[in-house]
Amino acid sequence: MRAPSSDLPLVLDGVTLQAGATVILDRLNLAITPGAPTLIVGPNGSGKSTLLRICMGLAAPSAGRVTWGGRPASPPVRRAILFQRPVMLRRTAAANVAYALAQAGMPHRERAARVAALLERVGLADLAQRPARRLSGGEQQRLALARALARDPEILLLDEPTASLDPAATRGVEEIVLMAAQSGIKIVMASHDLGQVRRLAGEVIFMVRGALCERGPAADFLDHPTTQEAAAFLRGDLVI
Ligand SMILES: Nc1ncnc2c1ncn2[C@@H]1O[C@H](COP(=O)(O)OP(=O)(O)OP(=O)(O)O)[C@@H](O)[C@H]1O
Repeated sequence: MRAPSSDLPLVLDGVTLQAGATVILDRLNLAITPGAPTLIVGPNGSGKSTLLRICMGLAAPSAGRVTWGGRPASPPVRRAILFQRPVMLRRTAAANVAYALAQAGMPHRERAARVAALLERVGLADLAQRPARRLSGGEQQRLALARALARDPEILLLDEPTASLDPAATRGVEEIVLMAAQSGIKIVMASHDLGQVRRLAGEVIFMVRGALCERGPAADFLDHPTTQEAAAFLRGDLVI
């Protein structure tokens, strides 16, 4: 495990985000600390993506405050975010990773070896020279993970990265996420898939209408939810 990270704890203190009259996030208080993956769960539109964007520093709260390792305006050097549909540069898989390394400030002479190691880590070594946009959806998502890992992140935020993938591709992505977690990277991931929550989560943050409804160890949330909303969600009822 790496040394305690300087971007953790990530603390949201009374965070509200409004767009006009719409409250997207509603007075969130939470601390993200090192440890097993945190899965953010909730119905469509409950604010999961917006919460991840706030955690990355891509959006600023309308009220309240966000701090990373106690600092209010930490540059997102060792934070990475992955979206449901990654955007690939019109270059080879290897060149996509090399670009990420260049962005992270790695000297040119060190990049080739690191590109090879990262592609190996995500199982894409054989496809290094293939144009990234010709990779399958699952391969593209693994390449996006390689690019994210190129930043040597302390926190990896993932927004439903397997939502459009088949089970085999989902397994490939989950294995990389678990490996990253085991190497000490803090995983914070939004998911709709309760099977995935069971497979990956150490703890769950359950959101409803922009508010934190329930939070706790994954097994407790899945098997003994304490709120009516969580129980309904787990039964597959519509939670609006
Ligand atoms: N810029 C914006 N202006 C107005 N409303 C917004 C804006 N961004 C998000 N919203 C609304 O805020 C709510 C939360 O959106 P968000 O995408 O964070 O939810 P989500 O839980 O990730 O949803 P899904 O599971 O469908 O991805 C939604 O109702 C969305 O329409």
